[in-house]
Amino acid sequence: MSSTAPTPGSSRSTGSTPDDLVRLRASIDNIDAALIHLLAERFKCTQQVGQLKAREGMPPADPAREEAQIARLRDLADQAGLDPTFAEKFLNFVIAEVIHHHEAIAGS
Ligand SMILES: C=C(O[C@@H]1C=C(C(=O)O)C=C[C@H]1O)C(=O)O
Repeated sequence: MSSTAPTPGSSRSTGSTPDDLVRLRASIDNIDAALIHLLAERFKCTQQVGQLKAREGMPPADPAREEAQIARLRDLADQAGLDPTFAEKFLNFVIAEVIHHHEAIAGS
């Protein structure tokens, strides 16, 4: 049996996409845009660090600093209700890219 009556608790104004899904996806798009802008700002800082390190003859990676950052971000993630293991993986992914940049700056 087919029905055109709306499902209780859901409303649709855009084709067959529920309003709640449209609204949630708009929030996701805004958050993704903010993440990209924040990452771009972070990379601007780390590029400056790479230039400073190359000038001063310092190595691209600083494992002690990374260890402290991971501990701090795991704590922050826990407080924010985000999986600390995911936060650590994400930071390691970003730091690996930063170290590539620093190696490229040092070798240029
Ligand atoms: C940016 C630095 O260089 C590297 C990259 C880091 C980062 O992206 O946070 C942290 C430590 C270093 O391995 C730094 O030493 O502060």
